[in-house]
Amino acid sequence: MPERFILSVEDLTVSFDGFKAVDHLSFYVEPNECRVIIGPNGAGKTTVLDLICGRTKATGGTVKFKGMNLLDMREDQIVHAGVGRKFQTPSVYEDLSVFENLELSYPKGHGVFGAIFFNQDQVVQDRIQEIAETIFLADQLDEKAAYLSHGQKQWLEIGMLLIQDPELLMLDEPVAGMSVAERKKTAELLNRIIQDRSVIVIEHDMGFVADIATRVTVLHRGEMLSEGSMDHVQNDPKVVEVYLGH
Ligand SMILES: Nc1ncnc2c1ncn2[C@@H]1O[C@H](COP(=O)(O)OP(=O)(O)OP(=O)(O)O)[C@@H](O)[C@H]1O
Repeated sequence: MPERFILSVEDLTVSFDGFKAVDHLSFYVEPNECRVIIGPNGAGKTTVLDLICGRTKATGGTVKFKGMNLLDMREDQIVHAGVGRKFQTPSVYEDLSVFENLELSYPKGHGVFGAIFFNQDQVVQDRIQEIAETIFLADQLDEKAAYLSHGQKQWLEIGMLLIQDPELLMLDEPVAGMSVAERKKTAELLNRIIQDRSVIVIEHDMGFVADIATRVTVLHRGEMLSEGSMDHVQNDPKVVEVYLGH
């Protein structure tokens, strides 16, 4: 029977010196879903992404992605399997152009020298062009990343992940520090991205959450407090009490 979920997280637990930052957490992500994780500071949101991408080792549980248990794999193997992760602060190469940043991230280009050869390759050029259009940077391909706005750097970093064609993309507060207009465009971008893949986003801006979420998971003290549509979690008294009411 084909697996209904692209990601199945079951009983995921991690404790740091006896403190359970994530506590028997289970959730399931479907293909073409944008799952948003919300919750108060320290709820364990970033730790969940760290566990899925192999940056932090779990104490217990399973994380199944396309039949593989990610908890048995190294960070680089998880990336190779098709899980992309973007951290909160943009980490683009400031001295390189938008084009070069995307070129370096193209999966076959190993380092700068590999990338120079691939420069000749029409397939790569076309793919860079396509990604640049998706991330609203087609007119900035020759611009140094250093001269981009904060929001444009965030989009470039998303593009650097997209060019690797991950089936699951995880983003930690992608619109933090963005203008209202940039937030709107990022919502548009995410809605386009999920046509071909699933996305997990950690977010605090509830307006943005409403624009992107297929489903919302609310974490509190490492446990799931509530889960469902935006409407469902917004009207859940438990969520209002510990998070939205503040
Ligand atoms: N490597 C670690 N060692 C010890 N404690 C940790 C470690 N990583 C996270 N924690 C603790 O786990 C808890 C959850 O942290 P986490 O960063 O996942 O929360 P969060 O929900 O992402 O919060 P925020 O919204 O503030 O980013 C916090 O109390 C944090 O101090």
